[in-house]
This record gives sequence, structure tokens and C-alpha cells, in this order.
Amino acid sequence: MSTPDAAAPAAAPAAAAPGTPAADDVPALVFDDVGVVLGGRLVWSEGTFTVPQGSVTAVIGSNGSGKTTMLKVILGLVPVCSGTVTVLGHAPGAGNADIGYVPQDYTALSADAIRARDAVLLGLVGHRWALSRVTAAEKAQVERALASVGATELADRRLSQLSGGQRQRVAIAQAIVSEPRLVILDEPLASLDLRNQREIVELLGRINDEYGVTILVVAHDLNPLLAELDGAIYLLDGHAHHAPLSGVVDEDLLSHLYGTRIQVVRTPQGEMFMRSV
Ligand SMILES: Nc1ncnc2c1ncn2[C@@H]1O[C@H](COP(=O)(O)OP(=O)(O)OP(=O)(O)O)[C@@H](O)[C@H]1O
Repeated sequence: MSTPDAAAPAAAPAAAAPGTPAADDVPALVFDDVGVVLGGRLVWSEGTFTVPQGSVTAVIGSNGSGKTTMLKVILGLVPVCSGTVTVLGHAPGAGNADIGYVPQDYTALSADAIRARDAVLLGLVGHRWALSRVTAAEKAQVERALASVGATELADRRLSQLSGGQRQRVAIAQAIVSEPRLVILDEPLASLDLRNQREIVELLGRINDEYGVTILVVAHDLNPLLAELDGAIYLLDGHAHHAPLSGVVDEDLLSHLYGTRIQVVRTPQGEMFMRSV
């Protein structure tokens, strides 16, 4: 886990027995008839789906449909009002050491004056920050995480001195430094230009390919992610669903989801993209 917020004590939804080891063959997520109420209002319900380990999955839906709430349920930060949730074989919150989290407002949450290397270190030893010396092995792990996101040269710079794309790399390094099995990112492409969007998506694809890490990413625009996606959790008409990519890239579904006519374009070169028409 990479943020103090995400490391908060889990709520206690009905779920799988805590302490069950996260075996490689358990699904990343199992939702069974899950619903969530916030402030007395049902956000979404009837969530019944399975997300396999090693997959890249988008979380999509219109503004306010409950995407961030979905992530908070998975992290054990929001209790469910019905159904059961299992995350890597555990109750939500119980297996958070296996989850890396990049919040939507990473920059706002992190102290701007902190150096990139120390921000990544927080993802590894945040729970005992300043309590004990950092070991050589932990320092090496931090350098590896920085290198794997192409941020070695940024290590000594303060977050306030980095561009949005550079900060997003540091945020991802912080999320993966503890070698999690599931990485959750809340709108990591928001406010990035097209080149940085492409680079971050390629980086997520590489983390998924090389380490088999399951990736869950909230996105408003599926286009930059299409090459890497296996499927999507979509929030539609107050219900949570999951479908493989072939099921999600459907003009009627996407038009209904976004409340505007969406056309799926396939080029003779085999490329695919969506546009509002
Ligand atoms: N703590 C809370 N108490 C009451 N209602 C809340 C709380 N947090 C969120 N909500 C409401 O729950 C709904 C879902 O919010 P959420 O942030 O999950 O949506 P979202 O799909 O991530 O939105 P966006 O795309 O705009 O970021 C919204 O109507 C929001 O106002």
C-alpha cells in the first residue's frame, strides 16, 4: 500500500475469511451481489463478477457513477451494504500489503518538497517511517522501482520540480516498490498530454507483462488504454458489471454508458478507437 489513507483500517463487510493466503490461482476480485450505500443513497448494486489475476481492467462509468467508490470498496475503506467481496483471496483490507494504490490526487496528497526517491521509499517503509534505519536491501528495492518506471534520473528531484507525467511515474514507482500483486490507479491519465498518456499506458503494460501484476485503472477515455486492456468493470444504471474487452467495445453499451452516441472505428490496419458522434 502506498498511501496513509489507503492503509486505514478496513471496514468490516461480509467477505471471505481473513488470513487466507493469496494463492496465485485465486481471482484478483470476486464480487457476489455487492451493493454500496453512501450518505443514505445507493451508489451501485448487484455487482456480481470475477476479475482474473494478471489481467488489466478498466473501471468506467459516467461522473458520479461510483468508480472511486468501487476502488474504496476493494481497498476496504468503504463497507458494502450487501453481498460479499474477496480481494486476492482475502476480505477487503485484509490483504492490502499485496495492493499498490495510486490515488486520483497523488500530487495533492504528497508533500511537494519530498524528493522522488523518498516518496518511493514511503511506499516500502511508510508504516515505520523514521522509526528505524532503511536497509541496503530496501534502498536497492527503491532504486529498482525507480528504474522500472524510467525515473532513475528524477530520484533526487523534489516532487514540486516534476511535470505531471514525471510525478505519475514516481507515483507508480511508489505503488509497485513493495512488489504488490494488484495495482489500482484512479485516473492516472487525467491531465497528461497524449505522449505522456501513451508512455504511462506502455509502462502499465510492461509492469503487467513482466511481473504478472493485476492492474485496475479508472479511466474516462478508454482509447489510450485499449491496447493493454483485457476487460472492464462498468457502472451502468446504478449497477456494477464486468465484461471482457470484446463485450465492452460495443457502440450501444458505450453510448448508454456515456449518455452520448459513441462510434467504434476499426481501421484497415487493425487499429480500433472510439469517438463521440
Ligand atoms: N463520503 C460520501 N458520502 C456521501 N456520498 C458520497 C461520498 N463519497 C462519494 N459520494 C457520492 O457517491 C457517488 C459516487 O462517487 P464517486 O466519487 O465514487 O464517483 P466517480 O464515478 O468516481 O465520479 P467522478 O467520475 O466524477 O470522479 C457520487 O454521487 C458522490 O457524490
